[in-house]
Amino acid sequence: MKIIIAPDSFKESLTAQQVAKIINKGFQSVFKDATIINVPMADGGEGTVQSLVDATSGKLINVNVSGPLQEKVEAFFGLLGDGETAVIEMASASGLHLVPPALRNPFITTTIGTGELIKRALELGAKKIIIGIGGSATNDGGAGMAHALGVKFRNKNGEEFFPFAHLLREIECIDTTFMDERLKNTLIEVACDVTNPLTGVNGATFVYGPQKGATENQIRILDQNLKHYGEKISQYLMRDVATIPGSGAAGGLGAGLMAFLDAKVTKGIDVVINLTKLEEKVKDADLVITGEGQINEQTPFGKTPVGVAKLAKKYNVPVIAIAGSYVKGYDKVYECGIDAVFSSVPTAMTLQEVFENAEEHLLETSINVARLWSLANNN
Ligand SMILES: Nc1ncnc2c1ncn2[C@@H]1O[C@H](COP(=O)(O)OP(=O)(O)OP(=O)(O)O)[C@@H](O)[C@H]1O
Ligand SMILES: O=C(O)[C@H](O)CO
Repeated sequence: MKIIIAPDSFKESLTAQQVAKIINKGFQSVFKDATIINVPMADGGEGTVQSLVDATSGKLINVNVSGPLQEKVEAFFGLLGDGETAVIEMASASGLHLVPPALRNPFITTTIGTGELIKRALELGAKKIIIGIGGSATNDGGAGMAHALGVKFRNKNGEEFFPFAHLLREIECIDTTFMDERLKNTLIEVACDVTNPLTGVNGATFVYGPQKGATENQIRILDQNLKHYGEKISQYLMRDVATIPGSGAAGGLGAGLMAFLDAKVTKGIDVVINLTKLEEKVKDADLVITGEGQINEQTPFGKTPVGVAKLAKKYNVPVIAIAGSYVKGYDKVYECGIDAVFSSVPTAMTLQEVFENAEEHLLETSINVARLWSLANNN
């Protein structure tokens, strides 16, 4: 019997690698002779770097960068086992969680730290950089990131200025002459968490500005500024990125990455499936176990369990999801290749108790699921 364990992390309680190890232990206790392979997964969201570092025996690199308000923050990225692929979560340098609610002001928050992470990855020899974007504190269209990589923004007097979001309308000319040369030989892939365009009612500012602290007046200005920025990008970089789905992700960082770094937008889960070579492993498996912290009605939209299940179904492999928990709407995953869903919370308890006992609960549930699977298969 060959069993593949390919879960996402349980946010706030267990990394994907921990989840996989615990489920493995549960199954191994019932299927003593089975080949059980762990493949920690992710979907481009929080935890992607950790999962891919674990899955490829890579390493985490800590870097001091400028945070959203240009304060010093310790961010990180992953250098994967191949030594050539770097994985970045923009939120580690420019995320909303780094700014206390009282200080949230997208006029002045910047993606410069994300650019500094990219620069560090280049210094370490990365030939391919995967960037998960979302959860940002910023609305600067990725101009701060571009600045960190050598792009110069000039006003109508030819003076260079720092591209704060509230100043983007001052851009007269974008000069890429001094951009980091190494980027020319580097493949950039972006995993966006949303498909919004850069501007307009469905754009970066109107939809995600309020959660970053933008007032109504700021929203109007920031949206106009991004519109101007998109036009200047078309003029100077010959790329129309403003309407591409995902250009409005992370306050327009999607647009900036496509424009300045020629980034290809991909689904996070597909990037991870590729890097972990999951398909090869799943092909001849008898069972796939996946999971995430909570299975809900968002799970069918690009989340790990459904990505894994769709792949397994190509080869008719049964798929069981062991989740931390599940809530209303979770049953939509039955139409997406998942055959059964189990929650690992055994009884009513507080969230604190859930987190404190996460390992034990998951192990018990895994043993029970394994016993059921054994019964069903006459083992
Ligand atoms: N051990 C656990 N047992 C039960 N529920 C858990 C456990 N760990 C996390 N959760 C629940 O899962 C929620 C997080 O869900 P999940 O890990 O799927 O992240 P998410 O926000 O959907 O991630 P993303 O959007 O990045 O894919 C937590 O808020 C918590 O309610
Ligand atoms: O960062 C943001 O703006 C949201 O997560 C959407 O990408």
